[in-house]
Amino acid sequence: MTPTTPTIPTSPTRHGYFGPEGTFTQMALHAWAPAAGQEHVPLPSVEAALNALRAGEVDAAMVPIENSVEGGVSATLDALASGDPLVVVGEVLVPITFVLAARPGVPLGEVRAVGTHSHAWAQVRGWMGTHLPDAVYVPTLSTAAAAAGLVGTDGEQAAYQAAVCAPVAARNLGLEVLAEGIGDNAAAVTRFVSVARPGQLPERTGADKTTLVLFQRDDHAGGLLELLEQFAVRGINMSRLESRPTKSSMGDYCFSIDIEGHVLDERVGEALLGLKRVCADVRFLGSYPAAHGTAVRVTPHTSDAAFGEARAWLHSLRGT
Ligand SMILES: O=C(O)C(=O)Cc1ccccc1
Repeated sequence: MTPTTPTIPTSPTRHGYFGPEGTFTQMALHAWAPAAGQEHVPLPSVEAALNALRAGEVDAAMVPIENSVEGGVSATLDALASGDPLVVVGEVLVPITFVLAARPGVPLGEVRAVGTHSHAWAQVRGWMGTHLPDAVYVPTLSTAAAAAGLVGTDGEQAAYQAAVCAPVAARNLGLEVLAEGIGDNAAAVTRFVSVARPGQLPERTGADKTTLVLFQRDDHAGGLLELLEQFAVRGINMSRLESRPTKSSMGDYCFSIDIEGHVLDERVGEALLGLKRVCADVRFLGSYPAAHGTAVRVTPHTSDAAFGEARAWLHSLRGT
């Protein structure tokens, strides 16, 4: 699978990304925004990238949001669900392949600790269990930071002898690849999103997604059903649903949701009106072209035309 490149709604001049150079997020940014003259700005974490965007230091930020093996990227979901509002303006899917890299001359037998990002570690556990069952895991900010830690220690020893990273990170730093294709799932894909400050709404393409965070009014029987029926009765398919703690009190959760469709679609607009009535808060995190590019299937009675006809009928009854 090769990365998919949807249309770019704007061409920000400074596009931040979860770096440093050699992260999977940088690969996503290369696939997403090949615009000439654009500056790519590495930032050391998801939080740093989104804070730089909120502070106006960059015009957009590329961050991972979902992995086909590990699920949602909590750092991104939480940073988007709170703080100054941001919107997703596009998504890109990147196939993920991991290598185990070390300084030249260090054999596999000398590896007692392995550095990498937590999401990468979760995806190579099976390989590690078979080949390095006693290796200690050392968490690093990113896979590329783990690789850089092996060479950038000014003569000091890193806390680990090998890193799990992208092949490009190992190559850039002159590291030796001890093993390749070490991911437990060869078909692993990560979804990355380009995020901007509010005010940008990518055009409707017919193959769009909308991302929302829903906060319930109170905890009651059928509460989640009440939210989901807003989509069901309007023929809206959901492509992701996750609950995340709001962090305000124990047991208090919000729902991070992706639906098929654009806020300019009548059925999505109507669902948002319904949600606004029943939820304590609705955070709109953007409508943007889906990376797969396949048109959303719309049943005849939930098309824009059907909503328009129904509204015209109501107006005629009211004499408005
Ligand atoms: O650390 C990286 O390289 C990232 O871009 C985050 C990440 C880590 C593991 C899988 C996908 C993305």
